[in-house]
Amino acid sequence: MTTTPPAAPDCYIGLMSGTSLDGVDGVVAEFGADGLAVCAHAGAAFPPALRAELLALNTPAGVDELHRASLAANGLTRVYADVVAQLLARTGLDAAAIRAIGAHGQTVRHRPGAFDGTGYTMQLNNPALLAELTGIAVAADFRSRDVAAGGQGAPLVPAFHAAVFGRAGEARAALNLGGIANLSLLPGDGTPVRGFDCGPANALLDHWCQLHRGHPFDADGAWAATGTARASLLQRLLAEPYFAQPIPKSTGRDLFHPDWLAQRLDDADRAADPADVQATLAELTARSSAEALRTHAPATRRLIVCGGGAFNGDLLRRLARHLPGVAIDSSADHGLPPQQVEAAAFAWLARQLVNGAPGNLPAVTGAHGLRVLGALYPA
Ligand SMILES: Nc1ncnc2c1ncn2[C@@H]1O[C@H](COP(=O)(O)OP(=O)(O)OP(=O)(O)O)[C@@H](O)[C@H]1O
Ligand SMILES: CC(=O)N[C@H]1[C@@H]2OC[C@@H](O2)[C@@H](O)[C@@H]1O[C@H](C)C(=O)O
Repeated sequence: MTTTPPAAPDCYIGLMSGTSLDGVDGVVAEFGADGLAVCAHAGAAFPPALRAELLALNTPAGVDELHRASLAANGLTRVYADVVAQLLARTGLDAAAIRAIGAHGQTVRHRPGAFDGTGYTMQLNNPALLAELTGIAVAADFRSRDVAAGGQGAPLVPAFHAAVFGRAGEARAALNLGGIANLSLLPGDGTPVRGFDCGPANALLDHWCQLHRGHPFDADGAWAATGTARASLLQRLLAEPYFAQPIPKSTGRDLFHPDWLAQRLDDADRAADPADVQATLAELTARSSAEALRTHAPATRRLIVCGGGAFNGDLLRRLARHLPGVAIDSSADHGLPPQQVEAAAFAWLARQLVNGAPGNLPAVTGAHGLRVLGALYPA
């Protein structure tokens, strides 16, 4: 009798540093017959100087941006390499056991379809350096090919959300509350998965909290919960045309930046208790996300929340108020803790690239067709 040796594990690392600019989340994901299992999670905050530089590079200004962007990419890559080292130490795996790292990079500009009709999306990253520092193949630049094919290049996670959170026969949705909020609509009836960015989430909440409280974020939304949303300010914020724009659509800090907010504050808002503005910003995220769900997928009865905003009790209570009849779950209830979802999605995207399989969903991004996303830097 012959026995077949067990297949080598199909392990990938996913690294995400998103628009909230809080740092890097990484996972080791193993893909097997039963789907994906996260074997380890590790995170690292950005050193303050690197965070400040990455944030500054989001806004066109300053001197010698090319030089600064290149050095910031190197700095980011060193944080990525630290997270990879932590992950290997935690799992006891060596570099050779990882097929590839999916490294998102740091988005500093996102203007698909703009200017010349193609536009661009730019993630600072140095995948060659990461391959050099880790000895592992690196998959990177996942968004550009979709943009070149006429798509938004974002969001890319809906296909992954569908794989892990979708359920045949139940209309579900997944909401990522990162710096930006994005929604994946998972109809469960064989019709296509859709998805889009609904608007700002923690990017503006964090900014206002840092400005007035000196804290990088409002833990559990406790400060916002002490305030009262300002109705007229909320109306001014909701009048932003992006919210009513048809899908496909994506956005970022290019639009929802601190000046966007400052330009919409009147004298009374500036004189008000800053907690009331924080409450208004929380209400803005809750209202715009709930409205997006009601408009595009009114049959949805279960919303699965992920991203750091899933730890914001105040935000979740506001969301629940705007979505009566919809069960709101943490992604942890569905097997994947909120801070691991995007990193796991980039492990999945790296695997798609290695396997020559598409990563985008044209019904989401508006691309002309399915495309294999990213470029591979060998180990
Ligand atoms: N305990 C908490 N209470 C409230 N908010 C929290 C908590 N923990 C994290 N957050 C928020 O979550 C943010 C980080 O979320 P996350 O890492 O999902 O965003 P990101 O991946 O950077 O953004 P994006 O998904 O837009 O790319 C923090 O900046 C903070 O605002
Ligand atoms: C250009 C870019 O970095 N977009 C991010 C951002 O952060 C949330 C939202 O905006 C989403 O569209 C996307 O990230 C996730 C990972 C995505 O592509 O699905």
